[in-house]
Amino acid sequence: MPTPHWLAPVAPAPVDATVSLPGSKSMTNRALVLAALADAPARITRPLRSRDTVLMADALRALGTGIAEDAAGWEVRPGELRGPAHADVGLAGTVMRFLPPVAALASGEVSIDGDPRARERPMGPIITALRALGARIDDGGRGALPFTVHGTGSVNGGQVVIDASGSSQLVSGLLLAAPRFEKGVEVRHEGPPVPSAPHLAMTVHMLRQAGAVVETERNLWRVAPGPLRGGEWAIEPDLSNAAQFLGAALVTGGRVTVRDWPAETTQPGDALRGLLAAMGAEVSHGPDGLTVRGSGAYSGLDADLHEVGELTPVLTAVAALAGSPSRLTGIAHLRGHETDRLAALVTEINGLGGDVRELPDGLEIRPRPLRGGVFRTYDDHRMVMAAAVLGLAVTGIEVENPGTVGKTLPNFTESWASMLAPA
Ligand SMILES: O=C(O)C1=C[C@@H](OP(=O)(O)O)[C@@H](O)[C@H](O)C1
Ligand SMILES: C=C(OP(=O)(O)O)C(=O)O
Repeated sequence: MPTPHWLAPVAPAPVDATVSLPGSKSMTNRALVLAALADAPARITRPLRSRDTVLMADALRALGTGIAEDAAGWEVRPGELRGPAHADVGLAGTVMRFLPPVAALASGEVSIDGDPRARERPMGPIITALRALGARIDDGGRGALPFTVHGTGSVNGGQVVIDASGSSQLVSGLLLAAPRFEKGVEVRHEGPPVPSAPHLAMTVHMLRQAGAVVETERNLWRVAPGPLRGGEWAIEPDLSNAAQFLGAALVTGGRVTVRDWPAETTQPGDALRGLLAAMGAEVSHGPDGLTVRGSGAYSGLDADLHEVGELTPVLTAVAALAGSPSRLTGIAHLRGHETDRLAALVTEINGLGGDVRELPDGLEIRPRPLRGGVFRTYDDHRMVMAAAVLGLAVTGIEVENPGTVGKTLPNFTESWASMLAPA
């Protein structure tokens, strides 16, 4: 259900805040899948509890996994995977790409569907790959959601070629379940470059943490068959969701610290340090976390965001308020995200008087004075975050359906307000 419009607050003064962020969506949903496929129980501490991760937990429960919640996290008890079951993927890329390979391991039918827009997101390559690996899938010839996986309790596995230029998740999904395939898997990508390299590194890293044997070469990933262990998964804060908070320091000429920033991570949000520094931020990492300071003036950004595409909406908003133009490239695949993000950003920012132009693979942003108005969000959490950044400097931005931010960041409007409250 759409929520009432939210008037994005103008920053009354330069921000001066320290924020704690909920856990990473990408790590939480990988941990849930690996825990469900393990041969012993696992504990997931500081998981993200949001629409995307609750959908993943519910889908795994429907297949027979025990997942109990307490204040500290989730206790996962692997069970025999079985249908008949129905899984709702919502609009979660991680659920729609990571779940079908797990469903293929179940015995019985598993029907899978999601939001209307989920039916338009790229799924064909993973359906074709799963069939080549031995799964039976009835998609009515659409190559998209909805479809039914007719599981026999095992998947043969082996070698497969896939074009994953539309989404790195098409590869990650195959790899995460592969230790449980009879022959494991060897996935070779052929086509234009795969986006989101850090997310692929995260998949490989977490598989290895769970005890899987994984080898990688350029555009090739090999996972050996073998058991996955349970144990403990400690989820890092979601660094992509740090973008709007750190961006606020730049936009308002203030200071924001994000607590518990890991010293080493596979999360793409870590790239914010270099990207915001390139725009003129002072960035430091210490015991308190990652601190970004702005001076009040900053420049635009010329960057290839192919590896960190999910940072684009917020960086575009920051860029729209910068002192010079920006050019963000390498992100044609964002047309297949929660919405066509390139079109949505152009339409909504230009609707406020901005000058954003679509490139074949990105955006060109020329800062202009903006005015208030309704900012549509297209069921895209990151459009809400982008609008919040614009609202720091522009009076009267009314954000349509702000509740959609709950895809990855419930309570966002509250944490945004407390960031802006005087210390
Ligand atoms: O594997 C993951 O957790 C993700 C991979 C990326 O997907 P794409 O490669 O489709 O951009 C990213 O944008 C998404 O938010 C999360
Ligand atoms: C692209 C994103 O999500 P999804 O996991 O649904 O692909 C995102 O969070 O920016």
